[in-house]
Amino acid sequence: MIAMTNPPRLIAWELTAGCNLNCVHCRGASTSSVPEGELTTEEAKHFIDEVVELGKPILILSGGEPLTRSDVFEIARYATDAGLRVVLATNGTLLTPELVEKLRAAGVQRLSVSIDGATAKTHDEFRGVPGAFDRTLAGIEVLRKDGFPFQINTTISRRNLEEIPKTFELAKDLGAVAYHVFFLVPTGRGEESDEVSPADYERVLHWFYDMQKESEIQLKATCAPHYFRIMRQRAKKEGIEISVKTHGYEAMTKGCLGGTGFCFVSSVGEVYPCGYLPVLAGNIREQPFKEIWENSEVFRKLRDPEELKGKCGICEYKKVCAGCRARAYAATGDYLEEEPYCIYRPGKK
Ligand code: HEM
Ligand SMILES: C[C@H]1O[C@@H](n2cnc3c(N)ncnc32)[C@H](O)[C@@H]1O
Ligand code: MET
Ligand code: SF4
Repeated sequence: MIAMTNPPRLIAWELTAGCNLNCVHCRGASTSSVPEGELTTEEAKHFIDEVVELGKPILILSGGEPLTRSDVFEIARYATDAGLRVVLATNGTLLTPELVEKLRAAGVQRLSVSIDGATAKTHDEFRGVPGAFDRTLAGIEVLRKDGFPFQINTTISRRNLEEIPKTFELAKDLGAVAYHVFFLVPTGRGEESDEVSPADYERVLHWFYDMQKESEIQLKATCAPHYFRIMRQRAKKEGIEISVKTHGYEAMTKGCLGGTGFCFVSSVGEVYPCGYLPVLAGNIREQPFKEIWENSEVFRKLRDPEELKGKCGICEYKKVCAGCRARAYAATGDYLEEEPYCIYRPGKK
């Protein structure tokens, strides 16, 4: 029998590695100098054709800063016409009423805007450019006036850990439809010394669970697969069944979708399990996307929980969590090793 591979549900696409900010944590180490060899508009369209042959994932136009690429509207329109749900991730500093109108006309459904602290000081230190906070808030004001839906993305690190509840309040006050937290992954410019401790992970994720139960807006923790263990531990303690009604979208998904439902495509066409794990699956300039998605070694391994090593390999939560493979890789050089930032001891219940 031939094993069937599910199509991707979500693709993040680094349209350009160039950026107008200089964040201390940036996975792409993005700067104002744009590396050579970016996919051309035609290559980008060809990639979209290949994606829709496989399925209809959500396409996240990301970067770098995707709004620094002049054909972003043409690419978004093409993907929308091909039937994809197109969203765009931005730092928000470049948004103007004209630009938002163009994004709407291109069919973009939602923006994510990154805010990494509740104060200008914290955010600007994170983002490497004085005035970035005010410019991002001005960009959000444009979205509000326009009624364009947006979510706030915050990367959690030692630099802003204590400000996260306030940043969540800010996101709600600004009118975000969702609040997504990303946990720092030490790759690119992201430094291990900026990661919160495993105990703090646990604490923040319990706080997140409490917030999720009462929040009016959607919450999602990205790059924190242990959340799915914590969710189950807490629900069990509370004697409740996990369902979409009680736990939102998180009830239907699992810790890390890298290689199973998600992949990342770089500005030069390289395909990776996610933007934080530099293990190459293939390049769309050299191979059809379908072939890479279905057959590459790294994707095949990530689809098999039996490949996991260390305590992740023996953990009763491995099918819903599986640890962050990028953090394991950064710590050991082996993406199948155990997640280094999880305090749980398997079998303890
Ligand atoms: C609708 C607006 C959304 C935007 C703009 C957005 C934005 C992003 C961005 C920028 C990333 C990081 C990708 C990268 O640059 O490497 C990401 C990751 C991710 N997002 Fe979202 N997202 C959105 C909605 C969603 C939704 C609705 C889901 C759930 C279906 C989702 C699930 C994920 C997942 C699974 C990842 C990959 C990281 C991981 O392995 O956990 N996102 N998103
Ligand atoms: C798309 C989101 O990814 C965040 N982001 C950029 N680099 C990293 C990293 N090393 N670890 C975690 N998140 C990161 C951005 O700040 C943005 O909010
Ligand atoms: N530049 C955008 C942001 O800051 C998207 C990509 S971040 C690697 O949100
Ligand atoms: S995180 Fe986003 S805004 Fe910051 S330097 Fe990287 S690409 Fe630019």
